[in-house]
Amino acid sequence: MAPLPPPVAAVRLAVRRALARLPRPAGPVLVACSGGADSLALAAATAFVAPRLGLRAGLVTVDHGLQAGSAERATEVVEWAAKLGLTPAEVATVVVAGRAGGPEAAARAARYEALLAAARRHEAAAVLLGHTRDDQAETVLLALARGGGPRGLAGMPSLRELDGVRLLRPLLDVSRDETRQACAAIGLTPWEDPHNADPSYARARVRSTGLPALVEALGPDVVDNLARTARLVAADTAALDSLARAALDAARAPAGGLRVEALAALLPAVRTRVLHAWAGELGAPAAAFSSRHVAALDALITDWHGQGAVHLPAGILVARRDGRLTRSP
Ligand SMILES: Nc1ncnc2c1ncn2[C@@H]1O[C@H](COP(=O)(O)OP(=O)(O)OP(=O)(O)O)[C@@H](O)[C@H]1O
Repeated sequence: MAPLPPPVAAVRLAVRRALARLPRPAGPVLVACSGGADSLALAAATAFVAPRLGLRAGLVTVDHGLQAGSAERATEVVEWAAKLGLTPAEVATVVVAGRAGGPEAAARAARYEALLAAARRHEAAAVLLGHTRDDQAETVLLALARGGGPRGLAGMPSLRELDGVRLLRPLLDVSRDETRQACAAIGLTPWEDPHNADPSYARARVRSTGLPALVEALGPDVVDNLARTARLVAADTAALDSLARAALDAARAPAGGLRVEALAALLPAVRTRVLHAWAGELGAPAAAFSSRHVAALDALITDWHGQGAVHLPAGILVARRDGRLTRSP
């Protein structure tokens, strides 16, 4: 028997590690496959590994309907998947037009909606996404450049729950080169998403020029090191988040709101997280809640001079009264 090409082995091992963590008994795992090299290699590896772990595996490809030939591409992907034994193997067609945000964000929102719906319909144990180590490095670099703070620097988690659906990213330790080589080794021709090379997208510019420039200046370890930074920061962030959850509960006042005395005793890194979480409970949308809002709330605690209520997004007002932060009517 011919030896297994190392990139194929690397992708299979990564998938095996991720699937082995799933609690049992488990429903099918669904690979989210665009037809690109990363998710194609992921689907092929999952079709091999899942049955050996006693799991069923299927595939969903989303047709955004944004490019000529997208429906044909989607059909090709599911036909290939069905031959590989992936069940279900289905196309989810979505309508991107008319959604909020830019075209990239709208397509992404539509895609995730469709993937979550498919996961619920099939009672899937997890949806598998094909993000690689290179995607992680790009994410960290973008977050760094945009001042994203620790949450941004933590990058994409390998496991996360979104609206009750488990999302797994088994390939975060596998390079994009390896997924391409794995596809080539098993005779697959990946689809090249034209958006990935479109310089009007910041991520495409990071991919085509930003990261290669850093690699040229600092050496090839940059990609690995950026991805490792994400892992380290994610661990610290998770620890701080857990301290903040406990601190939020401990600061709750019986009459409602949060006790200023308890908040003032917290470390600033924990306090800002408590304020973030509490503002979320009050209904402030996370995307609109900025560091300016946190600073204003923090000033009610640490720089109190009788100032007025703080305005948060969604028309929420928070004031300090009788030693408590409370929502004003
Ligand atoms: N059309 C699609 N159908 C199914 N899955 C897809 C599709 N496009 C992307 N995905 C999934 O998402 C992964 C990441 O793709 P890509 O990097 O293009 O998207 P992204 O917008 O960066 O994703 P995210 O928003 O999750 O960061 C792919 O490896 C694949 O698992």
